Amino acid sequence: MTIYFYKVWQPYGCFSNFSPHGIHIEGTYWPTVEHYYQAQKFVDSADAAIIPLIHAAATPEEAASLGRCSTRQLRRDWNLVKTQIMREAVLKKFLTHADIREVLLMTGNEILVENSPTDAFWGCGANKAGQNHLGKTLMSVREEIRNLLSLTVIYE
Ligand SMILES: Nc1nc(O)c(N)c(N[C@@H]2O[C@H](COP(=O)(O)O)[C@@H](O)[C@H]2O)n1
Repeated sequence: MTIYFYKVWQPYGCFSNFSPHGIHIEGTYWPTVEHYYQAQKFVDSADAAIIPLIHAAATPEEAASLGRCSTRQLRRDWNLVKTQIMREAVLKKFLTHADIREVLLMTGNEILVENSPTDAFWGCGANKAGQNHLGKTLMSVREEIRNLLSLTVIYE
């Protein structure tokens, strides 16, 4: 059975990057994965001054809106690094929060799909045939956490 998720208040909403699960990365606390992801678009770019504003955004929706402003200049390597940046943040989220880690592990080997009607890169898009990179990231993180836990059991 494929598990679809999208909005935070829907089933499996904790898989959304907009869910209220903060992360510490390199000494900075980010209120959601979405805040962190949107801010990384501008690291070392001419528009890096937007980073503190994204960090301070009251909601992930506001952070996304700031990060999606088409007149700002993204870092040059964004398309090369964005999936790795997302994976690091999503892994940190599920290592940090035991309750949602359990929800992720309980999905077993089910396919996870971000059911976004507007995003055919991170989600499946309106026609359900999109690339689903967020779902793939979650499945890869699930596998990594499973491996980490099995090592812990072996060495305890
Ligand atoms: N919950 C939720 N609401 C939305 O409105 C969304 N668009 C998403 N998808 C997430 O948006 C991020 C991609 O942003 P960019 O298009 O690269 O600016 C990414 O976190 C998707 O998972 N989710």
